[in-house]
Amino acid sequence: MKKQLRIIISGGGTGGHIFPAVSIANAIKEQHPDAEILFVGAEGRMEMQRVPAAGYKIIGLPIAGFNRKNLLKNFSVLIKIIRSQLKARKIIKDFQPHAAVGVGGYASGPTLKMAGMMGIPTLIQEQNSYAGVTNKLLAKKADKICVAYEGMERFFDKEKIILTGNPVRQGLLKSINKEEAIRSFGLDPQKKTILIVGGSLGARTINNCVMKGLDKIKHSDVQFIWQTGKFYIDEARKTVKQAGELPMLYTTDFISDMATAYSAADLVISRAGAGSISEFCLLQKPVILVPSPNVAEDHQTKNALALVNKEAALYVKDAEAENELLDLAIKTVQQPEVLKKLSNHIAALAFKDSANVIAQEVCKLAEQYQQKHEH
Ligand SMILES: CC(=O)N[C@H]1[C@@H](OP(=O)(O)OP(=O)(O)OC[C@H]2O[C@@H](n3ccc(=O)[nH]c3=O)[C@H](O)[C@@H]2O)O[C@H](CO)[C@@H](O)[C@@H]1O
Repeated sequence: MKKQLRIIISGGGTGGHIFPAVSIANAIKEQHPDAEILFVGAEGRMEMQRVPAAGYKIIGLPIAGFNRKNLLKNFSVLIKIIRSQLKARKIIKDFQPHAAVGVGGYASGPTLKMAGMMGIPTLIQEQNSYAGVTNKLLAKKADKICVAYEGMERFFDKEKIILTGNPVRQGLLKSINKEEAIRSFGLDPQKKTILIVGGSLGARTINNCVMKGLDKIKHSDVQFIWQTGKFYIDEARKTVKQAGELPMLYTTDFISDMATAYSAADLVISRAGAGSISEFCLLQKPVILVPSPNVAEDHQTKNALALVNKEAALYVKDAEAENELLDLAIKTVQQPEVLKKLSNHIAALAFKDSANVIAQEVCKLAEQYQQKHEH
């Protein structure tokens, strides 16, 4: 009889780390329904709500990132790291995992470091085309490193790398009637629809483009679903209200049902977060990417160029967005042959079974550990 597997999954901070983590957990559960999964996140961050909402238990660490602007504040960060490592060690002692998975973000640092030191096999998942600092540090001890882009051997040991792509949420791939999807946003199925998203937290530049372009939007004969992110919603609502009636613009802070939003959209405007890009590939969505310039090592530009170089996406620089973005989007959405070409090219870059492949690797590591230690 197979014995129950216990797996820790750690990381978070933004949707880009949390959603792949949940999707890996779901795939593990599908392969081993009695597996026990425990998440370890960062206190006060988005995962502390999203993970329980997806049906999993999570424990928070008192971790924070280094302050690159005020170095003096880093003393308290160091204390937090030490406290987090101690707490991670206690969690691992109590839960006795057979493997630990790190998806990037603050919490995965102390958790995977401790797991590695305690002899637990570890797997890390790097979403971006440029490796994050935490993952680079954890890579030396990791047993497997699952990546989404070619060429990652410049950061990681080639022997450990598996090219799996980024896992996306399982529900995103369900088929949804386009007309019904458009109606669910109170919009007109006869019109072309552009979905505007700024990653899981929203994007200031993209929001400014919309707020400054409300007049253009009004006269465009195109309709828009606009996700502002929670920090910008009040300002956005106020600006829209001042502009008067705009029935062609649906505004929200966050879209929970992205499957419906994608199926409503003829074209997407988006930041170039790795998770979002994986979804566009799988759903074959024509997209204009506006990479965030505010992320480590400018990794979103690298994510975006990996597509743009294959003519699989259009690209507008953050600094040029206010002048160019809306005009380009309104023009492109009315050019079916351009949309078709973008859709065909981006589809070729999709990884279809990412969560399952990663789950298999995790379970393999866990079973090997179990065999060695529990006989
Ligand atoms: C500012 C920042 O640090 N961004 C990083 C973060 O992006 P971010 O957290 O924005 O993540 P991604 O773009 O990778 O993914 C966003 C996810 O949020 C979902 N979504 C988005 C909007 C919405 O209203 N509803 C919703 O469900 C998308 O469908 C997608 O699954 O992690 C990514 C993966 O490591 C990195 O590539 C990004 O550079």
